[in-house]
Amino acid sequence: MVLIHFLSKNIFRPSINLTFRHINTKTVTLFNMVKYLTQEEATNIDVQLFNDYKFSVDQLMELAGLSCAHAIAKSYSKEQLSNKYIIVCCGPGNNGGDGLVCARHLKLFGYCTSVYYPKRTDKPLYHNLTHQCQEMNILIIDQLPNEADYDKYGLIVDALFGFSFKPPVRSNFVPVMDFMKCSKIPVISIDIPSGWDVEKGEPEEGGIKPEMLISLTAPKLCAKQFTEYQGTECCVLLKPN
Ligand SMILES: NC(=O)C1=CN([C@@H]2O[C@H](COP(=O)(O)OP(=O)(O)OC[C@H]3O[C@@H](n4cnc5c(N)ncnc54)[C@H](OP(=O)(O)O)[C@@H]3O)[C@@H](O)[C@H]2O)[C@H](O)CC1
Repeated sequence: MVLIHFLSKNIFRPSINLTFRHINTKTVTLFNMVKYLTQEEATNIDVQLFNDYKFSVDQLMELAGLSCAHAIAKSYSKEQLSNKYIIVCCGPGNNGGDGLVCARHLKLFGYCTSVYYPKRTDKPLYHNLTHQCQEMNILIIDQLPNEADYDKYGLIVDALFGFSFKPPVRSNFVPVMDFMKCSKIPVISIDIPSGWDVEKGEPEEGGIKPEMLISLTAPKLCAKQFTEYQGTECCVLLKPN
């Protein structure tokens, strides 16, 4: 799934676009309208949003996290998850911040939500986002679930790394990457599937295989490995071809 904020000719146009990955099926692009961003272009758009359009990071993060929560709720109903937990894995950058916001809104929507946040960022915004999660009784776990507990979880939200990720994954994040790779719980990635090269996609040695990707601003080149929807509906569930 993709949340798009097109920035073109000074027009700031928000819309939503969705991508799903169907493992073992061919990647299908329905239209050729979408612009896939390089890593540098994605960074530059963010800089433009902050410097030229005077958005604050809190504003953009709240929009991003809320949009992700909406997209997830639309695609995975509470009934479908039958009281299983959604575990949101948050990284040290803004992608992790999107995850914390997303967790808060998922909880507000009535989902059982927990957060795994192994490397907390020592900045007021992140302290506040973490505090808000705690105040909303979102379970913040310090340990990854044991295999015996996997069936308590219905979904993993991957908010570890976004468009600033540079491979390879450093050793302190290997356990959470392995958890997302091996647990068989469906993974939803925010903006970039963590561990993937932002432009080249899944690493040759094999990476996480998210069931759904939520791109922010516009899809990055790695999203070409997903089936894509580019209509005008804000949020649409695509069926496998
Ligand atoms: N455009 C929008 O609408 C918005 C998008 N947002 C989200 O922000 C991310 C990009 O955030 P950014 O903070 O620039 O970066 P990341 O979250 O991708 O990650 C940076 C942190 O990750 C560490 N890192 C990088 N590579 C590795 C690695 N190989 N192993 C371990 N750790 C890694 C990096 O560490 P450094 O020591 O290198 O600094 C950072 O700590 C975007 O994708 C969206 O999700 C915003 O919310 C704004 C709105």
